[in-house]
Amino acid sequence: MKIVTPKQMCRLEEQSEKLGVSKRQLMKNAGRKLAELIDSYCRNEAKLIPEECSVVFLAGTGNNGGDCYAAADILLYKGYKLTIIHIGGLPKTPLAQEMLSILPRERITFIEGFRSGNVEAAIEAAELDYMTIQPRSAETSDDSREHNPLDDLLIAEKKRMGLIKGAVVGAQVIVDGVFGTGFHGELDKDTMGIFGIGSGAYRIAVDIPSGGDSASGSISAGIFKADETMTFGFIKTGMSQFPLKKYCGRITVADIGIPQEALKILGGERQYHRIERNFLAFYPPKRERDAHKGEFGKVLVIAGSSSMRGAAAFATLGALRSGAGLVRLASVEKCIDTASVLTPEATFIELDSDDYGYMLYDSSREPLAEAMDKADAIVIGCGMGVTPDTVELTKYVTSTAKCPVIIDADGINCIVQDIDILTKKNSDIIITPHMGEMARLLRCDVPMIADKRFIVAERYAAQYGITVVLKGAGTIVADSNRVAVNHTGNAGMSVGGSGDILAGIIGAAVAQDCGVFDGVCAGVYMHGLAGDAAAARLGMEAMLPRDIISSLPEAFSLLKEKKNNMTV
Ligand SMILES: NC(=O)C1=CN([C@@H]2O[C@H](COP(=O)(O)OP(=O)(O)OC[C@H]3O[C@@H](n4cnc5c(N)ncnc54)[C@H](OP(=O)(O)O)[C@@H]3O)[C@@H](O)[C@H]2O)[C@@H](O)CC1
Ligand SMILES: [K+]
Repeated sequence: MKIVTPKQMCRLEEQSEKLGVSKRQLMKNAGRKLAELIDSYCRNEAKLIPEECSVVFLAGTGNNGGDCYAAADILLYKGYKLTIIHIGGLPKTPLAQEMLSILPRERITFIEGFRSGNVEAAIEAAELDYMTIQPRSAETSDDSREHNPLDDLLIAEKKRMGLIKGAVVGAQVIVDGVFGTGFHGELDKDTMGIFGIGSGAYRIAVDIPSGGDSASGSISAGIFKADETMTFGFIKTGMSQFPLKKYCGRITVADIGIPQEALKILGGERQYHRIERNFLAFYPPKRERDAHKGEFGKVLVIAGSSSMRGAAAFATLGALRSGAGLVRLASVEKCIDTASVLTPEATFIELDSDDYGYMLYDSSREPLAEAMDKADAIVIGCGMGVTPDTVELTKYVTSTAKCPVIIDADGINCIVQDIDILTKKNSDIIITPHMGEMARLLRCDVPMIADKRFIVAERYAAQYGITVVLKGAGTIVADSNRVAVNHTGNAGMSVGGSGDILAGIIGAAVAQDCGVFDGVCAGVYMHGLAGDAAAARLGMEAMLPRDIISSLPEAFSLLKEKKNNMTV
């Protein structure tokens, strides 16, 4: 499924206008879809007739608010009780102003959800008064008090707040049209306060939850928490990332009539996708009845050390359980002893180790050179340790391999030691960092990159001409032209060993001639799908990485069964 950045969305809207579908029409369409959603919720889920349903629109000053007015125009004539609370001011865009102007004012309750300048001044003055004037004596009668016009303003302000609270608390549906793609910075306290009330109602966000950054997925404190988000045209990139994703609830994509032809305007730039089953039509490759093992790719795994034996076994098993025809593990003796019990289907190349159980470089070159020549994909790094020898080994592999190389875990830590590993490459390179490893590569802290995941993955991929798999909830796969986001997987997979399996699965997909970017996407998706199957069977707390491997058969069945079933 295609997703877009907010900037791309703006350009699509502009292009749509040029192709004859005006922004006004787009907003009308957005309003109609929103009204349909609200109507469907009230009738079908809440089982209420419109006359029993109070719908409160929180409408901001931009076009996100305009969508609310367009929806209100439709719902009004169906009989819904409508309240529109203007948040932050009256509409400022001509389109939103137009949509508001056509609403019959007498049939909708309008509330100013913002303080007028006078009230701000009154509150300031009252605070000053409180601080500087002595308290009145108890004997002073009410009548003898001097009438203060500021008091009137404060009483009116209290009343206004009461109206807002009453409307929101009594609503069956609260619609957040405060900010859409135009949001930046932080939410103000008043808006946060309003978002915090009305817990019993169904909460629908228009386009994105207000307070969310639709490009990156970062959020402002007090963001609107939606049960459902109706987004227009396409899912925005930020909605695929945490923490924003958590606040979207169920995501519905509404077609608002942007002409297909408008997409051509994005042709020359980076394309964004969400990895879907139907996106993976090529995966797994078809197996003819007379096929033999040589046709399904040979994966060479260079991994493990005497203190991290499981990592090598997991990567090897991940590749074997994902359809690779032949998998060879090159490692130190102790690691091979363990792996050969766990994965007797693999073949092994024993490499010399140092006194601490890590692979040596010089003596490994010759046996590796022969194995590399035969490989269709190489996985290097899982549990390998970071020593001068493993750094040299990683550099040697990337500079001489003729097939794609997947660099994982300690392989990435080796790059941190020597960036030449990425500059002297001889073939396609895929790196699979989690946020900590990515921060190490960029020599910064995790929080510095946490809300810039797209930018970080895209720029690193473009800078080195590689494919970056930035792991975490909503894993991002980026090369120089494309970005794909994954949505399978769960928190039960956040445990040591899970990443080693992913490296093996990707190795198998790439070795099976699925293409580098597409193969990586397939691997990432399958890894998450197997994790989801394991979590469904065992629960997120109890599942182990080995359960991801044992759930791969189920994941492949699911993939085959439901290839055309799109889920959002
Ligand atoms: N274009 C189209 O054809 C269509 C658009 N559609 C809809 O339009 C939405 C985008 O509309 P939009 O561009 O008007 O931006 P929106 O998010 O409504 O608000 C911007 C306003 O908020 C303000 N503001 C921002 N942050 C703030 C803060 N922290 N605190 C306070 N104020 C803040 C900001 O101020 P400024 O940046 O000017 O300082 C500006 O005044 C989109 O999401 C979709 O719902 C659909 O109808 C389909 C057709
Ligand atoms: K919104």
